[in-house]
Amino acid sequence: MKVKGIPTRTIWPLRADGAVGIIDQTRLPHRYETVELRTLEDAARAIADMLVRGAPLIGATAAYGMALAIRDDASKARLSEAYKVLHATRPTAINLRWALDEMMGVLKPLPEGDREDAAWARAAAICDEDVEICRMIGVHGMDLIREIAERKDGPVNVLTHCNAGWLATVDWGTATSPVYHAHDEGLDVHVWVDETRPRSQGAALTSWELLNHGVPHHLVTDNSGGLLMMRGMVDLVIVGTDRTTASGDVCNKIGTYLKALAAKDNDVPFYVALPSPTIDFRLDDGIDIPIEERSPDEVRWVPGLTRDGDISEVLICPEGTPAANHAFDVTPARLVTGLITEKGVVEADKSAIARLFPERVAAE
Ligand SMILES: CSC[C@@H](O)[C@@H](O)C(=O)COP(=O)(O)O
Repeated sequence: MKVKGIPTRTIWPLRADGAVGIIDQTRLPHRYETVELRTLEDAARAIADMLVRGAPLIGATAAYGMALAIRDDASKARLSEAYKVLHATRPTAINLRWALDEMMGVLKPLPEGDREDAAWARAAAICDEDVEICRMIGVHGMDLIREIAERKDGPVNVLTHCNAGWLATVDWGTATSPVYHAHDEGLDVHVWVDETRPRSQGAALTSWELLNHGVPHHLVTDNSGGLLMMRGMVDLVIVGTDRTTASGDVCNKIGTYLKALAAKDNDVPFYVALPSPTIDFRLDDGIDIPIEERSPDEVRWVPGLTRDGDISEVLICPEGTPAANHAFDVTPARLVTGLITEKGVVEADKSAIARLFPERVAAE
C-alpha cells in the first residue's frame, strides 16, 4: 500500500545496517513514524508493546527477530533462546509459532556459519508469501462482494472489526483485501468500521488505511453493529482472525463473537478472512485457545490527540476502578458463513478445511 504516495510494506529488511524497519503503529493515526529493530530484544518488545500487531505481521516480525538474534551467535542454544523469547511475547496469534517453527525448520539443520544468511532469506520469503496469500484472499473475497453488488442498488456495505488491514499483515490485509480489490475494480463498496475498544485498532488503524486509500467508510461505536444489521445496513461482515482451529472455531479481537451472534440473528453473512498459517491444526475446540489478558490500564486510559496537537492519554473511569482486559474471544464455527483463504472460500468445517490444506494436516 502507499503512505504519502510512496509504496510501502509494514516491515522491511535493512540488512546492511543490521536492522529491520517497521512502522510504529502505536503512533498512528496521528504520527507516521518508523523504527529500526536491531536486536532480539527490540523485536520482542515491538511485538509485546504492539508497535507491530496483527497475526501475520507478528509472525513476520518474529521471523526477522530470529535473524537479528543470531548475528553474533548462531549456535543451537541461541536459536532456542530466541525462539523462547519471541514465542513468549503474545499468546494468541498462532502465526507467531508458525513463523518461528518455519525458521527453526530451516536453520537448525544448517552449519552454524550458514544460518544468518538463511535466516534473512527465510524471513524475507515469509513476508513475500504473506503478501501473495493476502492478495489471493482479496481476489476470492472480491467475488463475494461482486455477487452482492450485482443484485442490489447502491454500495455493498461491509462491517469489519479491529484492524485486519494491510497494517496487520505485510501488505493488503486479510479482511480488507477483498475491500481494496473491489474498490480498485470500481465496485461500489462502503465499510462500517467498529472502533474496537480498548486499543481502538478500528478507529486508529482501519480508518486511517481506508481514508488513505479513498475507500468510503464510517467509523461506528462497538455497539452499533446490531442496529445496523437489523436495519439492513450491512450486506456482509468480514473479520480477520488470530487463530482458527482445525474445525473452524475463530478466535479474533474481543467483540467479534457478539457481531457473529447479531449477524446470525439478522441473516447477514459472516465471513472470516485468513491466511492458512493462521489455522492451528493441533487444536479442534476454540475453547482451548489461550486468550491474551492485557493491562487493565488499556481499558481505563484512552490515548488520543489533544487540541494542542500532542498525543496524550486520559483516564475515563474513577481512579480506583479495577478493569479486566481480555483481548480476544472465540466465535464457534456454527456462526461462520465461510472462511476466505488464499485457496478460495471454504466452509468452517473440519473435513472441508482439511481437504483444502492436506499438506498442513500431514505436517502436524
Ligand atoms: C490480519 S490480522 C487478524 C487479527 O490479528 C486481527 O483481527 C486482530 O485481532 C489483531 O489484534 P491485535 O491485538 O491488534 O494484534
